[in-house]
Amino acid sequence: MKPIIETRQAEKLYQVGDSTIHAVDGINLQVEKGEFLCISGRSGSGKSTLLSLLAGLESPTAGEIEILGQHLEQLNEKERSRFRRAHIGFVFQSYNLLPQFSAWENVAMPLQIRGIPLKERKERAMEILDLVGLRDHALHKPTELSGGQQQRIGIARAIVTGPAIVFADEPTGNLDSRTGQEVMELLGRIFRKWGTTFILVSHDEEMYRYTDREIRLKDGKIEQQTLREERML
Ligand SMILES: Nc1ncnc2c1ncn2[C@@H]1O[C@H](COP(=O)(O)OP(=O)(O)OP(=O)(O)O)[C@@H](O)[C@H]1O
Repeated sequence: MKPIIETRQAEKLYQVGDSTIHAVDGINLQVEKGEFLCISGRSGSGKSTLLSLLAGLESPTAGEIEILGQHLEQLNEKERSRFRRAHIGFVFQSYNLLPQFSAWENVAMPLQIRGIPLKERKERAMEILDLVGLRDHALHKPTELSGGQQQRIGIARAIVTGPAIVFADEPTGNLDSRTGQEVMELLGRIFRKWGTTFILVSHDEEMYRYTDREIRLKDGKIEQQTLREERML
């Protein structure tokens, strides 16, 4: 089967004054549908930049990025944004919930943007809240929820439209280790069932065991790849 994501010599350069920074430097990567991939590496190694390229948030300086058969490097910003809305979900380290809205309203936000009527989006939001174990907290505002609960709302919002791929930059970075593990287990349960592809950036080695493959970056290049089977040896 064709990979859901394929990059060929993907590159992102930044010009700062007289110097050129190779944030992502010739990455060739294939990700299968349903795979859980972790991008690791030291600070400044290019993890967030690679995630932004794969998610179509930024376009590459050179090379190809093909997702679901679509060449992202050929799209302009508006087309990339439409592509993201249709196929991609995001989970953020700091949750990025809107404080003035309740849990269910936050979850339903992507549906509202798509113009789905109130009754339908409330029903769908409640179903997803149920899935993440927070139906009882539907009317709570983000400040009335714990960090772990806020992240579960963030996850619910990311998946309410049923995206093919979910990206997460340090999704457990603000959580204690036990809550972080619970969040990863929840993501695992839902995504394995739905066949969702999941790509996360994490510094935390504890999180790698929830993934199928880790790619470690150094200076914008893939330094090492470790498969789940190899890690368990
Ligand atoms: N907008 C930008 N302009 C200039 N340089 C940038 C920009 N974004 C990133 N960089 C540089 O590109 C390199 C990779 O940055 P990136 O944020 O991808 O690293 P990272 O591995 O995610 O780091 P961290 O773990 O600290 O978040 C760094 O040297 C960084 O300074």
